[in-house]
Amino acid sequence: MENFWQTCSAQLELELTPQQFSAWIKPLVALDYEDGKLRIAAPNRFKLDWVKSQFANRITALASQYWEAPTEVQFVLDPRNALPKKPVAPHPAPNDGPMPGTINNGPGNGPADNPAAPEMFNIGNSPRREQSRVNTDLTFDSFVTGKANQLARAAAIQVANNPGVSYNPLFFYGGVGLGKTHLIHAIGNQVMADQPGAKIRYIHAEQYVRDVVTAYQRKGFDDFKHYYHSLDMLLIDDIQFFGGKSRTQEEFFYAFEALIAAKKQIIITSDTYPKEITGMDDRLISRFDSGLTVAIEPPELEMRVAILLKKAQSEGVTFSDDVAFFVAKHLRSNVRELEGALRKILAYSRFHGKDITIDVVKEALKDLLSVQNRQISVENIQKTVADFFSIKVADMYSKRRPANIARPRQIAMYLAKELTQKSLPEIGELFGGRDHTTVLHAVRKIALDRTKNAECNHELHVLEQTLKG
Ligand SMILES: Nc1ncnc2c1ncn2[C@@H]1O[C@H](COP(=O)(O)OP(=O)(O)OP(=O)(O)O)[C@@H](O)[C@H]1O
Repeated sequence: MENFWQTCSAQLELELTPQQFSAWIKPLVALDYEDGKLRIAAPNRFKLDWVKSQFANRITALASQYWEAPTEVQFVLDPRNALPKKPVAPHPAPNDGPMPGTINNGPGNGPADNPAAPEMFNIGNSPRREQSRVNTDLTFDSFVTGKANQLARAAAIQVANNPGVSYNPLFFYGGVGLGKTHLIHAIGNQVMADQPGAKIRYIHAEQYVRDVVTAYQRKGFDDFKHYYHSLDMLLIDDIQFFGGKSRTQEEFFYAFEALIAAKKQIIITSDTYPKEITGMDDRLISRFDSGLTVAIEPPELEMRVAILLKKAQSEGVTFSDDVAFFVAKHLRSNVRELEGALRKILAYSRFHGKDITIDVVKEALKDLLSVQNRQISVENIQKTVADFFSIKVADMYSKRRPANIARPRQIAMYLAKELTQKSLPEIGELFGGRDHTTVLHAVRKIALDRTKNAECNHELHVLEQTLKG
């Protein structure tokens, strides 16, 4: 059974993106196999439902293949998590350790009966929004959904509908400009609309660090604690900024424990998943991972088109589909970049009084497109990587496999996929006639290493900069 699960996981790791693999497959546990029935446990209901709908067929096929007999796969809740994970009482489980600094945080501390935090409750809606720092433009309505973010959005809606109850904390991670901030504001907006009395606060992690420093200088920790511990919902953005800041982490730990124990919702964003945040206390990392952690991935082509069409429409401009496709095909990195391009196109067309056609777009985005299109060839990548690692260019095509050659070759394949438009089979061909699955394996391996290993990430960054000129 264990052998099967190892084989099955290894296969799925090859087939899925690193984020999908670590979010959905890694947390699963194969429980037992008997009479053609395999039972697999998922850590919570959300993951269970998702894995069942998305991966059940594939896992069933792999199991049937492994045991050479039709196999029925059953997904169950991990028995270790079947009981409520956190006691209903407002105190942490005994093994959670002491909670110094947590004050008066029983479940009855909702806005209506919390005399300790009155300043927010008898004030009008707009000062309340201002104090919450929630941006009213960033809503679910204005959030375009696609494959890259549908899970994140589903989790966000669930939490907005049941704050403090379903997944706590909810942790979003992903690269820059992919919509993490947008999504947590959307949750804040919805909860504020549903529960006008709720005390919600959005804060960027850098600001929280500054607040800790100010509280320290002014000896104002009591007020600081009181404020954060009395919130109904805390939205904290880019938590990777806490890395290496132990005093901030300590304060945040207290606030975190107090809020979770009182069933107040915490939503966190980060540029990477909890275990990968450098300089973060293990206690916090394990707590970040104790709710639901969801990735937001870069938008796929269809989603980039939809975003452009929607944003253009909200500017009162109609974009034809072929213009949207043209832009989306050329600008691939993130939503912020698309927004920038759209602004440029609109400004150009207004200034010159021209309709928005592909030629106008080409002109308006001349600089951006020339950077994107600067021809980076696979040959150039092979040469640059070979120079960087002091190996021969010929080793990029050779069948030799010592590690000092195999790894640079994998890096070159990864960069070829990232920086050129070539398909996996085309890249394989250019690397000495290798199969496309070899290229896929290399691309996934290096993408994963990059998230785990700072030195690897740095090397890749240097290579990318060199290649992009
Ligand atoms: N799915 C989406 N639909 C509509 N707009 C989006 C979407 N995703 C992102 N945006 C917009 O793109 C811009 C960048 O998004 P956002 O600031 O949320 O990214 P982020 O992931 O928090 O990035 P960073 O890590 O740099 O803070 C924002 O203006 C946001 O409204």
